Amino acid sequence: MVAKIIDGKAISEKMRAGLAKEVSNLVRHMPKPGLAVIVVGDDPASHVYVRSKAKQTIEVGMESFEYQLPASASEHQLLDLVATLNNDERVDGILVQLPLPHHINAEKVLRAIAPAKDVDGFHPLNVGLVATGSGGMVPCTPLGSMILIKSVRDNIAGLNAVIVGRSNIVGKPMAQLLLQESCTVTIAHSRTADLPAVVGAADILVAAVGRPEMVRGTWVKPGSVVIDVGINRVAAPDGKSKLVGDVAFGECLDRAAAITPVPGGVGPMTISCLLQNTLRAATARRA
Ligand SMILES: Nc1nc2c(c(=O)[nH]1)N[C@@H](CN(C=O)c1ccc(C(=O)N[C@@H](CCC(=O)O)C(=O)O)cc1)CN2
Ligand SMILES: [Mg+2]
Repeated sequence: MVAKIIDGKAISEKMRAGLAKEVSNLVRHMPKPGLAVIVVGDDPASHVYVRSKAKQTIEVGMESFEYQLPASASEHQLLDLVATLNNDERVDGILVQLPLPHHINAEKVLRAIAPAKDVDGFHPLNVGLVATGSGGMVPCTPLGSMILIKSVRDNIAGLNAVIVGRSNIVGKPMAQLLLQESCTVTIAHSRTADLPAVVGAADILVAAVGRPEMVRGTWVKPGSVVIDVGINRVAAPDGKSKLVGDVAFGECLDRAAAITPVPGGVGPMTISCLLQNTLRAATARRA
């Protein structure tokens, strides 16, 4: 079997083309939807992601508001900015780029975002709504991962889904989405006993553990769908660096039915889903 490589870049581009059309229709009778992104500190990767978000926001015809705070910014300053944006009529979506510097309590900041503007879906109200299947903003990476799964499998009801990783941002919400699709869901993690055996039972595997190439090809069930959420920068043989996922991609090519690459898999979907959530927030808020 030669695995189908799921092209997240192409799927995310198609999504943005659709969003751009929807936005152009919408702005005939209401102001442009607006997304505010806050980044605190100098983490180079965070700045790359925030720049991509701003560029793509503008490309689909929405308004982008970018706020860069120094690493020395206080929690109080950040909370003040969030409060201002909560009350800014031009802003439909607010995103605080993670990770935040250690002196800031990220949970407190995420709870301060108005749930209706929480386009990351990290506020406890949205977490609860998603968990109970009652709507709510769905976090972007799990949402993008689900779209990629659906691009290769129409009906996943009854399949065994294994998520490796139990983060609030990916693992836990991913489990809720797969449950809603009637999968039998297991959340495994770094301390799971006999992880290879657990992974080996997965018809759908979502790797989101943040460890470069931890999931080996021999673990993967033949014919499965493998979604690799990991983005790890590692040393390359030429002395430079390269990005790898949490799955040993090459080892899976003759076992999986379909697999996402890194880069070019889940990563690009995250930003397209953010724009989709922003459009959703704008439509709901102004209805
Ligand atoms: N508030 C949030 N913070 C963070 C999130 C998030 O969803 N909300 N997710 C990640 C970072 N992230 C978006 O913020 C993100 C990560 C990766 C990509 C992406 O397109 N990756 C490319 C590779 C890019 C590279 O060369 O480094 C790919 O996988 O092809 C987009 C967005 C943490 N913080
Ligand atoms: Mg902290």
